[in-house]
Amino acid sequence: MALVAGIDSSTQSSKVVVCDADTGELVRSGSAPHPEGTEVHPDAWWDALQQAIAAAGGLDDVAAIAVGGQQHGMVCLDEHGAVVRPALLWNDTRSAQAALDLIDELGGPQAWIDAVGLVPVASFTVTKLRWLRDHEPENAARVAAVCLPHDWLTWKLSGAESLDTLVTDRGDASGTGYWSPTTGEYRRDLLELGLGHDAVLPRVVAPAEVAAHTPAGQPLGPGTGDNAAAALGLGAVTGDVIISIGTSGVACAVADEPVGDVSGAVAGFADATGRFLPLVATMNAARVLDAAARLLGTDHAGLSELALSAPAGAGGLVLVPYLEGERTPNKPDATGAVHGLRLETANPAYLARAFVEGMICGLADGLDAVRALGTPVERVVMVGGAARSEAVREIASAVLGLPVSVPQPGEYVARGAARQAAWVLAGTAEPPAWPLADVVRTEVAATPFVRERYADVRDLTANKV
Ligand SMILES: Nc1ncnc2c1ncn2[C@@H]1O[C@H](COP(=O)(O)OP(=O)(O)O)[C@@H](O)[C@H]1O
Ligand SMILES: O=C(CO)[C@@H](O)[C@H](O)COP(=O)(O)O
Repeated sequence: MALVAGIDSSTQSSKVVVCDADTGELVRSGSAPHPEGTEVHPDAWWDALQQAIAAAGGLDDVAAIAVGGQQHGMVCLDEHGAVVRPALLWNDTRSAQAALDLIDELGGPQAWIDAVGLVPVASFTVTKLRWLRDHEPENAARVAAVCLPHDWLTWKLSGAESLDTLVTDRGDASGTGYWSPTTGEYRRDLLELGLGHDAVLPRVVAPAEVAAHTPAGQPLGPGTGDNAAAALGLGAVTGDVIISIGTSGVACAVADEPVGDVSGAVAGFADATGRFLPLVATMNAARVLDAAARLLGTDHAGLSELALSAPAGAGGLVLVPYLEGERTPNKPDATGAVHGLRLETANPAYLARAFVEGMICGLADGLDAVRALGTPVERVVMVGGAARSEAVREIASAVLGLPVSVPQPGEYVARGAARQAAWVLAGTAEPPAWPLADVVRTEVAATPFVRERYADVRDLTANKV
């Protein structure tokens, strides 16, 4: 039995799965946490990855490896391959003004859609490069190469010989803001508009190409961004919408044609198979529930129980969940708010319900935006840490007004990376069929009034001081 390994270097942790290359069956796994914060030195990811690999029993016996990772993070390297400064992550909002400047300089949102299929917001790499140019010009001048978290880890696994050996894939390249999913080419003019000068960019390799080898000779897949990896790990097909509730809240779908949304809500990403991945991401998802549990002095199981003990709509109590600012809608400086507090609603159960409903309402708006572009929605598949919560599954079905399918708890980004590694190994036209075991379907009565109430108050928020 050949084994393959998949890695997910996500916002909060590194995860490694080792799977049977033919069937996808999970053989062993490991994980290790990342530091807190929206600015992280890539060495911390490398250290966590080593711990996760050790916890997974090592990778000496695997035949191929691929890396999935959080999208957009700005990893800048100097001419010797050293990291110039800690990476700014996708959820770092300091480049919000840079995003506005870039939109203006290229001639508005439509010009960006035409160029790279997205409208800049603070999450995208190109805006972080502009922030660097504007705020740390000495660091910007030292940048000889720019890559993303998964590109850097793949490069490190390959022995990190020279900047010319950096590789990436369509999926992650499409989240930079200087690569076009339509033409499959970099827009070096946009890289320069951000950074102020040209730099080495990773070679974009084909979906199942051998991208490099480890020093021990194991083939490395191209890897991809975490959401494209999840789509691959779930075997998503047309009609499936993936909802991921990790640090980010994501609604995305595989599509045969590139997508452009001039409103900026939906990013027209590419996927890891040669297709496309229209995607909406919010910044307030699992951590909103972490905060609710902390606030109520309970754990996730307790929060779920409390939320399900309150009626749908929580008696009019609504959480607007912008605890970390927000990306969709684009409100980087917004804060959260609780509306509708009355004597009857001022209790832990109603507050727990309002937190879960508010977080899901933000994602429901995202799902609407994906659907509005003509993406069919036949099945919602939910993954990410918070999919482990019964309240999240039930309330998502109620608020979205759709059945929600949840595969057995697992690391679906890492599984997607492992499936890519198996694909690279097989050298076939399509990835190996890896059937999903035990998908649980949750369907409860729709509660459209919850979204109506949320829509009434979602703009009533203060900006941070
Ligand atoms: N049972 C649960 N209910 C709600 N949230 C949970 C549960 N288990 C884990 N989480 C949360 O899920 C998050 C981690 O999910 P994950 O998808 O790994 O995030 P990321 O990919 O952003 O690193 C954490 O914020 C964690 O507290
Ligand atoms: O920015 C995006 C997608 O555009 C996020 O989805 C990141 O890719 C981080 O994902 P998680 O670590 O929260 O799963």
